[in-house]
Amino acid sequence: MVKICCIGAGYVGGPTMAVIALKCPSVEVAVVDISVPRINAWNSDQLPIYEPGLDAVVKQCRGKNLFFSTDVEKHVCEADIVFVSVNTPTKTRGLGAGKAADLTYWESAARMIADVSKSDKIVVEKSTVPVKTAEAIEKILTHNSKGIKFQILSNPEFLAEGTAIQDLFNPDRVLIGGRETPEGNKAVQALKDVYAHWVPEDRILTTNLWSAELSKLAANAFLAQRISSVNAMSALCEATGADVTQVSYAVGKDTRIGPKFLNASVGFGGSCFQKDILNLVYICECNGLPEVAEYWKQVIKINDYQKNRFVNRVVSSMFNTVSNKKIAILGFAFKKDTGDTRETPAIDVCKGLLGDKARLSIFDPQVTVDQIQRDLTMKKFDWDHPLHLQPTSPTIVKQVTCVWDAYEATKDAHGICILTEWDEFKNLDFKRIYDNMQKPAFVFDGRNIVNVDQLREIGFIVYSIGKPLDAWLKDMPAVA
Ligand SMILES: NC(=O)c1ccc[n+]([C@@H]2O[C@H](COP(=O)([O-])OP(=O)(O)OC[C@H]3O[C@@H](n4cnc5c(N)ncnc54)[C@H](O)[C@@H]3O)[C@@H](O)[C@H]2O)c1
Ligand SMILES: O=c1ccn([C@@H]2O[C@H](COP(=O)(O)OP(=O)(O)O[C@H]3O[C@H](CO)[C@@H](O)[C@H](O)[C@H]3O)[C@@H](O)[C@H]2O)c(=O)[nH]1
Repeated sequence: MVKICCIGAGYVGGPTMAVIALKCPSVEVAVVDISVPRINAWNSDQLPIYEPGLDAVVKQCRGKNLFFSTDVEKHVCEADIVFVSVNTPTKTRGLGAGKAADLTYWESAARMIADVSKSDKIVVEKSTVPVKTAEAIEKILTHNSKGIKFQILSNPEFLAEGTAIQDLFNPDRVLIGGRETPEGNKAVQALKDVYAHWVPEDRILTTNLWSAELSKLAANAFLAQRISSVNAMSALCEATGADVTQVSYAVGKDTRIGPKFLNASVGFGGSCFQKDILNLVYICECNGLPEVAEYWKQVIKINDYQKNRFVNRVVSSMFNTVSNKKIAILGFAFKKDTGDTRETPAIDVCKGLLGDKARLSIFDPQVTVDQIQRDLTMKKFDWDHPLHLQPTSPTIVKQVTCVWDAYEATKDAHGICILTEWDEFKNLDFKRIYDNMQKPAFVFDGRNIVNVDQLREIGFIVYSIGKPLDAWLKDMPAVA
């Protein structure tokens, strides 16, 4: 029986291994982590992450061929294939601070693998890493190997949160990069055999190591670039009376461009896009390509501009001050169908409004009060370290309350900011909400989910990203 061990029981390690276990009954899968609470949660009825469909998959395999454990060394020692899916945060200090990937956790995992191994192993990079990381990992493993042979593969993950199970069941592609040697090819084939249990052969792509590593960064950069492109257009739409939804529909009808990933928004969030682009920028700079670095940096600059622009719209519409005004924040997660708040645009928007002394009442169906308070007090990039190594929040932000109902959040509020596109927000009783708000009552839709005409008919002053402006907003300065 093939034994797989995955180091890192997070958003990637957990769902990916659960699906491998489900699709490959003949493979034994152990997911290990240094975080005891995380592993306890994986072994309980309350999984540590919210992901549609995940519960059912885990319940079907857990205790049969899927195990969650903190006994990292034992499971690594017994495995034939070791996936490494640990954090690769942005460095906060030293060389490359604010851009380069921090490979501390990866390196410590690699050293541990070398220390405990008693048989040959395939080591798979599942974390997103800088191109050429495999070379460094190879050096660590071979220098400490005591004669044991390791083959390194790059097998980046392309799942998106909220649709992780769907994406894993039916991936556009699985990418496997390996050394172009007989041993390398054999290792690639062994991993291919695992995925071939459910992924059609023509969707399993094999490349050299560096292409696989770089393809992951490139794919995320291209995706984020589409969002920044449409968000840049949204500013021009507001200035000209065009409607960004109509523009992106018309643009996306071109089969060379395609319709997906063209929704204007308050900005992209999530643990990957910003981190991976910063990493790409750093690699370009290190390779003497400042123009290429500058090109990709612009994707992040436009994203920051979009978040600032949104805050400025809110403040300038409300007589240029939100001081002591109650603003309801609907949605805090970085997208719908996840409780994940890493790099969510809601953090920057809330901080911007708090900077103007607003009082915030926040509701998100999947995010806890504790998480919101931590996010609003944590330093940039601190979120991407294992939980027990993150600083605990020194303070509570007093002007913030968190509630468990959209009607409660909006009661007596002056304005509403919709920051996550949860389906339930589309069906709210906006007449009831309007009746219970201060007047004039404002809605700022950062996700373009409300029916602008209906809301205006109720009496709201509505701002919706990239849509023709309400007469109220036309003369308000809102350039970031
Ligand atoms: N979240 C996503 O949607 C996604 C998608 C594709 C790729 N990725 C990449 O996958 C990697 C992991 O991301 P994630 O979202 O799963 O992160 P995560 O923080 O949810 O999980 C990482 C886990 O690794 C554990 N860990 C860290 N060092 C360890 C060690 N030495 N031994 C054992 N466990 C250790 C942590 O405790 C944590 O539970 C990152 O490189 C990320 O860029 C993430
Ligand atoms: O048209 C769009 C599409 C997305 N977003 C926003 O972009 C962010 C990222 O969304 P999405 O890509 O769906 O979620 P992630 O889980 O961050 O997934 C991305 O990052 C992962 C980690 O690397 C990759 O594996 C995935 O392929 C890649 O889509 C979210 O804030 C979305 O709201 C928009 O604003 N407009």
